[in-house]
Amino acid sequence: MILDQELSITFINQWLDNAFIHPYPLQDKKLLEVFPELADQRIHQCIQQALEQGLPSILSPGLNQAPLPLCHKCNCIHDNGEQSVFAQMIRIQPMEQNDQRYCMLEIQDVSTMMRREKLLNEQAEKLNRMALTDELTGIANRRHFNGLLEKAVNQTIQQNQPMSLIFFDIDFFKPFNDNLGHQAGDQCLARITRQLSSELESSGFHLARYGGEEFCIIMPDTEPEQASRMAECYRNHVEQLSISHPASKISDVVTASFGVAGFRAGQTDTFTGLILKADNALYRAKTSGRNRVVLSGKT
Ligand SMILES: Nc1nc2c(ncn2[C@@H]2O[C@H](COP(=O)(O)OP(=O)(O)OP(=O)(O)O)[C@@H](O)[C@H]2O)c(=O)[nH]1
Repeated sequence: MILDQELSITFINQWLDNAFIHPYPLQDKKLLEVFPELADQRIHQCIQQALEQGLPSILSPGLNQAPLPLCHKCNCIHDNGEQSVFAQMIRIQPMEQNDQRYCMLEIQDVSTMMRREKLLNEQAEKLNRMALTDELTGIANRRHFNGLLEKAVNQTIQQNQPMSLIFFDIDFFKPFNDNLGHQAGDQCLARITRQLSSELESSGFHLARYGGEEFCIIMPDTEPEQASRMAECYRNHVEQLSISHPASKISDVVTASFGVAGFRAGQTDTFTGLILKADNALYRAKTSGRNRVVLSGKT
C-alpha cells in the first residue's frame, strides 16, 4: 500500500484491499477518514516519520500484534459476531517520486508464524515443567529440589536470615510394598505428599521428592527449632491419615521419621553440608525407634 503526504491511499494491492475490514475498495481514500481509530497510534506516528523525515521503520508483532484492521475473510467471524484481526509485521518505507515523498507499507501476515511460536513456547514450558516434576506425586523432583535449595541458601546468605531443611522417610516401606503390593505403595506416597503439599501451599516452603520414599521440605526464613515443631505436626498428620500398615513393627498405620537441620548466613558449610546434617538427623530418627522428629545438633 502506498500513501501520499495527505495519507491518501494512492495504491493498494488486491490481497490487502480484500483483507481490510471495510465494505468498499480503499483506492484513493484517506486512511484516517476510513479508519479514524488509527490516529496517533504508533503506526500513524511511523507513517508521519517516513513522510516528514524520510525515516523507515518496522512494526513487529511483539509489541502490537495487529496495528491494522485486517482479517482472513473466510474464518474471521466468531460466534459472538466479533471479527478477529490477524497478526502483522509492517515495514514502513519512505519513497520519492517527482520531488514528492510517499510512504510504502509492506504488510506481512504472520499469524501462522505467531501460532507456531505460541505452540512451541507452550511445548517448551510443558517440557520444562515435566523435567522438574516427580511423575508419581506431582511435587518437585530431585533436580528441582537442587535448584530450590541453592536459591534458598543464597537468599539466606544475602538477607542474613535463618533457614531449615527437613528430610523425612516412610517407615518400613519395603515391608509395606511386600505386603500390600507396589501399587498400594505408590498410592500411599501420593496420598502423603498430597496431604503435605496442601498444608504447605501458601507457606513459602517447598516439598520435594529426594528419591524413593525419601522427601524433603525446604523452609526459607525459618529457625530450626520452629522447623522441628512443624515437622512434629507433619509427622502427626501422616499418622492421622491412618493408612493401614499391617507389616509395620511399630504401628498399625503408616508412619514417617523426620530429620531437621538449620543453616545460617556466615556458616561455613555449603548446601551439601546442610543436606548431610538433615540426612544424619533422619538416620538418628530411624535408629532411635522411627515415627519421630530429630533436630540436628540436639541430643
Ligand atoms: N511403591 C513404591 N515403592 C518405592 C518407590 N520408591 C522406592 N520404593 C520402595 O521403598 C522401599 C524402601 O525400603 P528401605 O530403604 O529398605 O526402607 P524401609 O523398608 O522403609 O525401612 P526404614 O526406612 O528403615 O523404615 C524399597 O522397597 C523401594 O522399592 C515408589 O515410587 N513406589
